[in-house]
Amino acid sequence: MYANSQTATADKPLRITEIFHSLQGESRTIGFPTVFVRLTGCPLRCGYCDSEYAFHGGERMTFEEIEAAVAVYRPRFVTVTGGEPLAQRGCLPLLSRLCDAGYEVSLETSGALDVSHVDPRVVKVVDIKTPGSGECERNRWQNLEHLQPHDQLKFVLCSREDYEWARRILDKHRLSERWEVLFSPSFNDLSATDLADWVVADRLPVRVQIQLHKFLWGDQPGR
Ligand SMILES: C[S@@+](CC[C@H](N)C(=O)[O-])C[C@H]1O[C@@H](n2cnc3c(N)ncnc32)[C@H](O)[C@@H]1O
Ligand SMILES: Nc1nc2[nH]cc(C(=O)O)c2c(=O)[nH]1
Ligand code: SF4
Ligand SMILES: [Mg+2]
Repeated sequence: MYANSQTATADKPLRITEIFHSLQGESRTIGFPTVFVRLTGCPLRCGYCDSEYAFHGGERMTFEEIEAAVAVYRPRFVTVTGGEPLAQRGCLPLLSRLCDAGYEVSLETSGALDVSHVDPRVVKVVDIKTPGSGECERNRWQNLEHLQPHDQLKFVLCSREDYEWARRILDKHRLSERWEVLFSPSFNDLSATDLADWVVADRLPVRVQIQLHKFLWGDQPGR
């Protein structure tokens, strides 16, 4: 019994909450059909998190099972998200295997874990957690040294205070000169219109984005 459950864990190295096909609702490929692989579990607790259902549960899967579930949709784009995908050791080999299969792979990550070993073919979308998220202390600033030009930085903003904080961080690290920077309103916390007006008024070199999938389908799992 014990030996069997050990074997099952070794054979099925990833815990998966869901694999679904939708339109990319965020980041630079917004609007493109994309398959999402949502890994279970997260060591953070952002106050606004829209994916709390991925904190627990999920199903253990092999790499082959995940690849087969993705291949059903014959996608161009695959996004690995969570939960916090990098919290599972199997995430790094999964990312490389998806690249090997020919997909354009992106990774949504909190910025709290080391990104330096992520396959360089993967586009990393790295959050910078704001004070309003409640997880600002978790930002791993060394991650900036491991970003490539194709990567993106995202601020999910809860308030005017978060906006002003983000503006200071932009200046301090010259972020917009090095990467595409996304400013996204926290759904239900900050008006997208207010955020848009502030960015226009300040001529900030950032891309304002709203979560397209919530505009289309509301806030629900698997979309
Ligand atoms: C659910 S997280 C999973 C990946 C990773 N844990 C992270 O935080 O980036 C995916 C993206 O959704 C964003 N997000 C979560 N809840 C949100 C909300 N209420 N409004 C806007 N964006 C949100 C996160 O900040 C992150 O950029
Ligand atoms: N449609 C859609 N696009 C997304 N882009 C990033 C998502 C995420 O939860 O990481 C997400 C999501 O949950 N749904
Ligand atoms: S890091 Fe991502 S998944 Fe974890 S609580 Fe924050 S938004 Fe949710
Ligand atoms: Mg989401």
